[in-house]
Amino acid sequence: MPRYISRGMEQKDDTTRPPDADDRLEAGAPRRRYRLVTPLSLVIALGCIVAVAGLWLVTLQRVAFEREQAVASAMQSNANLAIAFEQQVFRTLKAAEQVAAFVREQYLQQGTDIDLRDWVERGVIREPMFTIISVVNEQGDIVSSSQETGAVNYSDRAFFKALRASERDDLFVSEPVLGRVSGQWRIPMALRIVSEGGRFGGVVVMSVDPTNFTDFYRQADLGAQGLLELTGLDGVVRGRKAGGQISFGADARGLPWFQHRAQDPEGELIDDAGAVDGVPRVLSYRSMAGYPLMVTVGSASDEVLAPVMQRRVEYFALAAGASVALLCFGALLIVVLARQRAVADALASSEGLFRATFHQAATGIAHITPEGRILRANDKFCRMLGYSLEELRQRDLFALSDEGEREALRRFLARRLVAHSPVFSPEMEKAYRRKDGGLLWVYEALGLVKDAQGHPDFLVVVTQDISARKELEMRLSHDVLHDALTGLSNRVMFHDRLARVLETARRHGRHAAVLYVDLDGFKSVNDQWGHAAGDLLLQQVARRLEDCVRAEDTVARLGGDEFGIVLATIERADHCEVVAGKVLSVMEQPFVLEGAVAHISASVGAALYPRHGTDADALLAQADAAMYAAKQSGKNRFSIDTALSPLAEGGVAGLSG
Ligand SMILES: Nc1nc2c(ncn2[C@@H]2O[C@H](COP(=O)(O)OP(=O)(O)OP(=O)(O)O)[C@@H](O)[C@H]2O)c(=O)[nH]1
Repeated sequence: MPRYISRGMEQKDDTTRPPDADDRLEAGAPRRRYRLVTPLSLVIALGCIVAVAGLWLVTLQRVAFEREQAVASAMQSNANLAIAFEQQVFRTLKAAEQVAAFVREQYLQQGTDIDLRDWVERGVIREPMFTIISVVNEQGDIVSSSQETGAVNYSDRAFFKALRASERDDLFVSEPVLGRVSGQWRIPMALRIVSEGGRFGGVVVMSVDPTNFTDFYRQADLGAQGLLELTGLDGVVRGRKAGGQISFGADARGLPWFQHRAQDPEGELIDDAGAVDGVPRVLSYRSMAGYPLMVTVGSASDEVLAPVMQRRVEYFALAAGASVALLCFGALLIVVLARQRAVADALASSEGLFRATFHQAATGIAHITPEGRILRANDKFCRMLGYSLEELRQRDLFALSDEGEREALRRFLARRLVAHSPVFSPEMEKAYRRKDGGLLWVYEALGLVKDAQGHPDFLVVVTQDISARKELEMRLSHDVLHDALTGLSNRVMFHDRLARVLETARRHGRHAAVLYVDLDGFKSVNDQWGHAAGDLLLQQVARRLEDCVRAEDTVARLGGDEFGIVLATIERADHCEVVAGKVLSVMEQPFVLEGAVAHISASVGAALYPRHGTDADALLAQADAAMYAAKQSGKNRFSIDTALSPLAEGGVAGLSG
């Protein structure tokens, strides 16, 4: 029967799971440092940096692209506005030229009678864009004017000089002048009068308010810092509105678009320096058809690029956020991989440790399922049981155990699997049946390994071979009860058997008997052939006595050349005499010893239960006394009731009496 041994304390649940890195660390092993700098982590870091660089490259390219798009769009828009502005200026100049031509025609027909004030009052000439229109004769004196001017001579004015010096017949647009009386800026526009004979006959001149041109700024919606400019090819600005500032007569020769126009009559450019007022602008300019003028339309770069700048902030914020996230992800990945690697290393080391412990252990180790099936076993376990690993895997722990222990093992396993009690022992002594049929005694410890859910996963069986100790124990216990020379039961065992037989006989109302056998002349065997020969004879006597009785009877050596026999059951009174007769008979047979043949006999005394006693001591004393009587009466005979048996005198004392 297996012997279960309480250890007092059962392992806690968390110690039954497989060891992990933390267990190893807790066990005092040196803590592994995470190695962050590895080729893989460098690749990850480099990858993240490249990704961040790529992200910013794309972001910057996107911003640059949108900036270019915005500038191109502004240029296109300004080019369209320049066309519109040119058309408006053109219509204004054409209208002025038509009025001037009409007045010139009337002057040539009516001469000095022409009354321009009357015409204006009557609405004959009605053009809100000019403030005054006059006819000036070839000396520069005013012939007629729409307003009272007093005696003014225009011969020193630029338009008068220019038209007098040329033969051109188109409207001369003079540079702006500041009215001496009004204090207002005006642009004189004049048409040459040719009198009879093709001579210079004076000019029709009108003063145009230059804000007629700059008002287009409002329609054009050029923003707070836009620019609108009408410039003469002579380099003098006829009218300009830059932001909120209106100016007239400025020098345009240093402006980049004026200089560009010399190569290209129309075009676009970016004025980063802010040539007019320090405000950088995106500009489009055009040369006017039919007039020595150019128009320029510009938008402030800041206003053009404001949406782009707004989006740039958003793009940069997004890129910065993505960069931080990417770098954090990379860093996290490196740390996680390093930790995983450390865990994998620890696991590999732990597995190595387990493998070394498992396969090189001096004890047998096996893993079994909760049902007892063997999953794996180390070499020692295989050698102990004499099976190969494959053969073990086809068996379970019960099939391997000695037959008498299977049920107890089954109960133990079942209790072990459900046990929560900390006092329940996981260790036991038990016997396996080896492949060669031999018995293998082991001291076995059972450890339970649970899965992640806390359910029994498998059991670890650690087995220590204690067969040698068991054999010694059994031999010692055998020796205590047996005679070392003959292997028969000794006096102690004889008493025990006799007591049991008497108990059984008492229970069942049967008869039993005790025979006391003492050899006759044994001493002479010792004396003649030596002690060893005497030992040999005693052993042969033992075998012969065993052959005289049944299996349930007991033959014992009570000491020296004395033997006892317990006859467990005697149905008839003469049964005892029959056995005694057999004993006397076998003792008379010669004993073949080493190099000699001995002849002895025996004296036999008997006691019957219950006639001669009811306990072992009484019966044995009675049998001893009877034997003594037989010995006294001449040996080689049987005695009962301390009287000589009839065998000695030719018969056996009857039991019935
Ligand atoms: N060889 C051997 N001799 C033993 C052993 N135990 C006792 N003897 C001897 O057995 C003898 C027993 O003595 P006795 O019973 O007087 O010898 P005996 O010749 O049989 O005498 P009777 O019984 O009167 O016939 C002694 O000489 C003991 O030394 C033993 O284990 N081996």
